[in-house]
Amino acid sequence: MSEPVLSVESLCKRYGESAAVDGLTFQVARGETVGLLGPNGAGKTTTISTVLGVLAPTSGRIVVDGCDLARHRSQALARTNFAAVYAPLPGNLTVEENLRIFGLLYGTAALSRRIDEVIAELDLARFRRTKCGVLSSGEQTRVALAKALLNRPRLLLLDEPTASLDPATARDVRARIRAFAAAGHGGVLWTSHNMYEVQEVCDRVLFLSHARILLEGDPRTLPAEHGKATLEDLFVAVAREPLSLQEAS
Ligand SMILES: Nc1ncnc2c1ncn2[C@@H]1O[C@H](COP(=O)(O)OP(=O)(O)OP(=O)(O)O)[C@@H](O)[C@H]1O
Repeated sequence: MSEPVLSVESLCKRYGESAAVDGLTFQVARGETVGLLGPNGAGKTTTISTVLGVLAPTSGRIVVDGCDLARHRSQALARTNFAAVYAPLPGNLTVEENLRIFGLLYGTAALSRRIDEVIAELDLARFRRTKCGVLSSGEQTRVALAKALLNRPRLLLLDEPTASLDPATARDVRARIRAFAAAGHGGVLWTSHNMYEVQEVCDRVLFLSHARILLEGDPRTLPAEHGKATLEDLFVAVAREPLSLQEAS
C-alpha cells in the first residue's frame, strides 16, 4: 500500500484542564475521502487547525505525504491546502488577483495557465474580474475551492465546504472534489453536518465525540452495524448517548 497522504498519531490539544482533541490516531490514504463528523464542540476544527499548522498540538505527530509537520513544516504545508467559510479570501481583490497572489505564495508553476484551469473547473469565468467581497457566499465558497486546488495539494482539508451552497452548486462541488480524490494523487479530509452528503462523498467516516474517535467505518454500512437505520440516526446517537455506542463497539 502506498504511503498515506495524512497520518495523525496520538494527537492531543489541551486548553488548561480540558482537551479539545485527546489522542486521535487516523490516516487518509491517497485517493480516499474521509469524513470527520461529530457534534458541535467535538474537536473537528481543532483537528483541522493542527493539521494545517495553525494550532500547535500539545502532543502527537502529524505527517503529510511523508513530511513530518513539526520537523519539515514548509514541505508538509506545501502539500496541503484547505477551504473553510470562516477563512474568506480578501474581499477588496478580484477573483483573479486573489488566485494570483495565492499562486505566487505557493510558488505554483505556469501560474497563469493554472489560474485558467481552476477558474474553468469551478465555473468562475464570469467573476474573474469581480471583487470577492461582492460575491454571494456560495460564489465565495467556489473561489475558496479554486484557491484550495491551485497548488495541486496532496492533502485537501475542507471544513463544511458546501454549507452555503444551493443544492445544484453543492452537487457540482461534490462532483469536483470526488474527481480530485479519484485522480489518485491526493486525499481529502472533509467535515460536514450534512449526512446525505457524507454518505454520497466519503469512503470512510470518523465520528468524534468529546475529543476522541468514537466510531469509524464505511458511512453506508456503519449505521446498520450499530442498529441504526440511517447515518443521521447514528449521528444523533453519537451526540446523545455516546457511552452506549462506546460499550457496543
Ligand atoms: N482557544 C480555545 N480555548 C479553550 N477551549 C477551546 C479553544 N478552542 C476550542 N476550544 C474548545 O475545544 C472544543 C472543540 O472545539 P472545536 O472547534 O474543535 O469543535 P468542532 O467539532 O469543530 O465544533 P463545531 O461543529 O461547533 O464547529 C470545544 O469544547 C471548544 O470550546
